[in-house]
Amino acid sequence: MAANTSEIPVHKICCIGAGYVGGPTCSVLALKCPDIQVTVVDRNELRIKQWNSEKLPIYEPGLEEIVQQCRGKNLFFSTDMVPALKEADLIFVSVNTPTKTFGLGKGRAADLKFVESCARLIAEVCDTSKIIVEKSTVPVRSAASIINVLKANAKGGVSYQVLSNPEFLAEGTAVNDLTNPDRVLIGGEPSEEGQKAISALSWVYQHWVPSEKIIKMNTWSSELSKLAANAFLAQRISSINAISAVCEATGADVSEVAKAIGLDSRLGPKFLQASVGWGGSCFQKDILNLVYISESLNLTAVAAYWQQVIDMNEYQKSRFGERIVQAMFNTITDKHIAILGFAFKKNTGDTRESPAIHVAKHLLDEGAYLHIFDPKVEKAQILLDLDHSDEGKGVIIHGDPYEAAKDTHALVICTEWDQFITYDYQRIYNSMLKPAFLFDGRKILDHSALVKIGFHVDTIGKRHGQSFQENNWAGTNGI
Ligand SMILES: NC(=O)c1ccc[n+]([C@@H]2O[C@H](COP(=O)([O-])OP(=O)(O)OC[C@H]3O[C@@H](n4cnc5c(N)ncnc54)[C@H](O)[C@@H]3O)[C@@H](O)[C@H]2O)c1
Ligand SMILES: O=c1ccn([C@@H]2O[C@H](COP(=O)(O)OP(=O)(O)O[C@H]3O[C@H](CO)[C@@H](O)[C@H](O)[C@H]3O)[C@@H](O)[C@H]2O)c(=O)[nH]1
Repeated sequence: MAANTSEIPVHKICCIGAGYVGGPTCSVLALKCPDIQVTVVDRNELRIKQWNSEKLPIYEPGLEEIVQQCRGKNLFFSTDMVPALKEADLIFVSVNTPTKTFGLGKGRAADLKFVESCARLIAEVCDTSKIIVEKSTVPVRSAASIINVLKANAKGGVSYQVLSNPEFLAEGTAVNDLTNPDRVLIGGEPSEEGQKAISALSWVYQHWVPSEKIIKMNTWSSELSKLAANAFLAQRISSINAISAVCEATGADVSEVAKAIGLDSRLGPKFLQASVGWGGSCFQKDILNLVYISESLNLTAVAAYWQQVIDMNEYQKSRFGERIVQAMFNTITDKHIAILGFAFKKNTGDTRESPAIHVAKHLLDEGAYLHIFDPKVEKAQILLDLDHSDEGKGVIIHGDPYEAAKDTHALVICTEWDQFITYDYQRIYNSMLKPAFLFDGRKILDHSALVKIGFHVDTIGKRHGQSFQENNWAGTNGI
């Protein structure tokens, strides 16, 4: 590890926001920097209580072990924000930045009210100069607003530097992403003070991240890079999902097409898995934010371009729901359907913007009874997401996949959990009503084996059980 040449000693770090980013980020920080005391604060008492308990508020592989190792030594979770802020040399702001639900920019712009309230609190309570690290995903030039609020309210003799340090972890792989990041971005002011602040934060990361992966740049580039990275990632999935619709209409197989595309070294194989649609708390919110910024800058063609990535995702989710109904003789009223997987991706209990919610609501609207199983999502969360105050009104949550599938007409895979691949599908088939349908929204199962068992299989980007003649669309394109 390099020496801290910034002239700004970093002994204590405080992070505001003990969520999916603040919790794992600070846990890894504490693990890798035993010489630094890390305190994560949040105004949500329940969340802090959970971070201090045996059952953490979020499920993330490998996280529990790290928390157990560091908690009480150099990692602390607290609701007592003021002393932690006062004592800190560096303050991470890792609060949520959701899409605005009302007012100017409603439905698109990022709501910075939580970030602003953090800035106001910091300025109100801190008696010594601080470096503020913008970890939350924010619109370009947000650091300017934060520094404005801080300067306008700062106590005498106290100065602030604001750095942009966006987080690129993905849920389900957060510990690995934090331990071995592709890159760490640090954006700051070109002034001498700004550069010292960048060096201080850089020194913290250098405890475990190779220097060449720590990229220093101007603040606005750093802020925009985060939005751009998410937009590019989501765009790839929307692109392969668009191709999946063409595959279904023509008889091509999207897995084969994705493989062919991914073998081009200029494109690479990642993020080409066609699916029921992408979800999660970030992609939609961040692209909407980019669309809003572009519109505000009168870049309407740019805004329309990125909006299409979201529109394609909506189309994909709806298309999947409609295919289920069509395949089951155009009606699912009073039919029982098992949904396997409710989280937005595997290895997390997070359901924010999960495509499973969209699919489940579609099936409920069509009059089906749902039997839902997810290995990590809590029952109360599923009911909340489906606007169901209670179980029983068309929705039953099961703790066992075989129980969920029993006596149902169809099985729908909405999340790519590894364990779904290893289930005994003969047993599941035997317990279902016939004809037994299986809709694989994640393309994770062995479809030939399922067809052999007797299932009517339907999946994304591929037709099943049709001859070459039927798949041949020569008649329609005139060849
Ligand atoms: N979830 C991810 O995978 C991910 C990855 C990269 C970046 N991000 C970005 O990081 C930010 C945080 O995301 P998250 O998923 O951790 O959100 P989250 O909702 O899980 O956590 C945010 C926490 O901040 C707390 N909070 C809000 N305002 C506060 C205040 N004024 N004082 C004290 N606590 C306050 C909330 O109580 C909550 O516990 C967002 O901007 C998000 O876009 C998220
Ligand atoms: O080929 C793929 C890859 C992903 N997905 C889906 O896309 C969504 C998002 O997946 P992923 O990006 O792995 O998870 P997130 O936790 O949402 O992480 C994204 O959003 C974070 C928040 O900004 C960023 O930090 C990460 O870099 C970025 O990957 C999930 O529904 C996945 O199932 C697909 O359908 N096909």
